[in-house]
Amino acid sequence: MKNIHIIEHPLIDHKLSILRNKETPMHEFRRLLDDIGLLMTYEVTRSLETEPVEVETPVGKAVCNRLAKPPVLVTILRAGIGMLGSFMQMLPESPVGFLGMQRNEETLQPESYYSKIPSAARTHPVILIDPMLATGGSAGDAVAHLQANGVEEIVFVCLVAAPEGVKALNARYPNLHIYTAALDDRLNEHGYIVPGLGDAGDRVFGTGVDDIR
Ligand SMILES: O=P(O)(O)OC[C@H]1O[C@H](OP(=O)(O)OP(=O)(O)O)[C@H](O)[C@@H]1O
Ligand SMILES: O=c1cc[nH]c(=O)[nH]1
Ligand SMILES: [Mg+2]
Repeated sequence: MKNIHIIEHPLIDHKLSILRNKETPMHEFRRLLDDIGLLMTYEVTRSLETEPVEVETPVGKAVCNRLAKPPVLVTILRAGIGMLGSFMQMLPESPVGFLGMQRNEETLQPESYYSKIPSAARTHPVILIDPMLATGGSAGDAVAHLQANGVEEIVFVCLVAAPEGVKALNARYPNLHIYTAALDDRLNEHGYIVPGLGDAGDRVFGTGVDDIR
């Protein structure tokens, strides 16, 4: 596996331990996802380009650095919405795009149902957000869609990744960098991440109580 950045921090680990718990209710799941997203933005944005800017302070002139090109945020519906707010909070100048994708439960292939990408994505770096990287089909097709629309610079951010998904993205996009809070063990026979946290979309939005173990 390559180009995988596992963001390790005691606060992230602590919050993830509560988030993964099957007893954690929806409202707390949402809040924890938001908290972890906020902590992750710090590392995910570390290599963004800056440019000098002269600022008049109340006392004198200061040469500061500002983002040369605020990134465009693109989130994969639905579960990506759970992490979007934290990135929007830290990057208030960023335009936001949406890709609607849903895995077919039998084939595990992603099906695309919506796309709205800001034109700035063609000239600015894009941060693609989805909490779960399982087989890698959804993230891979999302990258393909962005590239087909002229997007050149993409990083992918998730909360939990499976080795299968990382390898699939590595094979399809050797230069794509992947940021995650955790790299888990494997996928089960239903394509769910083990130990994972279950179905992220269902846990954020309170749908579905299927047995996925
Ligand atoms: O790596 P993959 O095997 O493609 O699986 C990951 C995808 O599955 C989940 O979405 P899901 O299809 O459940 O849609 P939802 O967010 O609407 O629940 C998740 O949010 C990813 O988009
Ligand atoms: O474990 C998984 C795999 C795909 N999608 C999820 O929400 N969870
Ligand atoms: Mg889901």
